Amino acid sequence: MCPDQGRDGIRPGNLIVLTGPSGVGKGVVRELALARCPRMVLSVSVTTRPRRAHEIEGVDYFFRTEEQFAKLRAAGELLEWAEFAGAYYGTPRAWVEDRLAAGLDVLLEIEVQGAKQVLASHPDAVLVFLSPPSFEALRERLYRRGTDSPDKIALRLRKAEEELRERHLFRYEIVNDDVEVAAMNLVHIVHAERCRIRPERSGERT
Ligand SMILES: Nc1ncnc2c1ncn2[C@@H]1O[C@H](COP(=O)(O)OP(=O)(O)OP(=O)(O)O)[C@@H](O)[C@H]1O
Ligand SMILES: Nc1nc2c(ncn2[C@@H]2O[C@H](COP(=O)(O)O)[C@@H](O)[C@H]2O)c(=O)[nH]1
Repeated sequence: MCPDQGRDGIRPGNLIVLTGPSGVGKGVVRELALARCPRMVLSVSVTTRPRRAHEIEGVDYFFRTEEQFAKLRAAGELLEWAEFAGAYYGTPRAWVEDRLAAGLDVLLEIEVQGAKQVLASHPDAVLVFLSPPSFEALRERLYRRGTDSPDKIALRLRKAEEELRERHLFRYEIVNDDVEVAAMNLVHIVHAERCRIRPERSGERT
């Protein structure tokens, strides 16, 4: 059992970043992992992408106009942001920082450019790259999901080629062949990082 508190108060939570190409299964793996990590919460992103039929405002995303997004960016309210496949996506900074300070682990499910920004700005963050078993499997998953037009799928696959070349930048890599196994690997990482002694955070006792 890991301690939830240091002697002087609450130990801040870990910022966990799950990244990887579109369609690799980040959403599915993250749902299974969240159900097994009661001290981990999911950050809900802001996006300018049109809402899909099943998506709910404030649950899946905060859907905003480009103008509203630009204002959030300019005000420094986004912890990271990126343009991806024709839309903007970003992580609300204050919500994440409040949860971390309260001792919760916060999970960001984001694309690779944003993950690289977190790598630079939050050296303590735990970055996990989710890979497909093959490029063909990735293509098949995007088509089978049926949420994007063939043009958008082609764009996402072109982006995926670049993103897969950058997987070595991240601390962990999980191959999502079997979704249950991939989720358990993520859970193990979250638990191991929670128990890890973090001497680099000066003044904090674990
Ligand atoms: N291990 C797996 N084997 C087969 N299909 C999978 C596996 N993991 C996920 N899938 C399927 O692949 C599709 C894409 O998964 P998901 O939407 O979770 O991907 P994602 O990485 O979150 O995509 P995006 O980045 O575009 O949001 C879904 O239909 C999902 O059910
Ligand atoms: N850099 C960020 N990427 C994000 C964020 N929220 C989601 N995403 C990623 O965008 C793509 C496309 O998502 P989709 O919902 O349109 O399929 C995917 O890889 C998401 O993980 C964010 O806040 N910042």
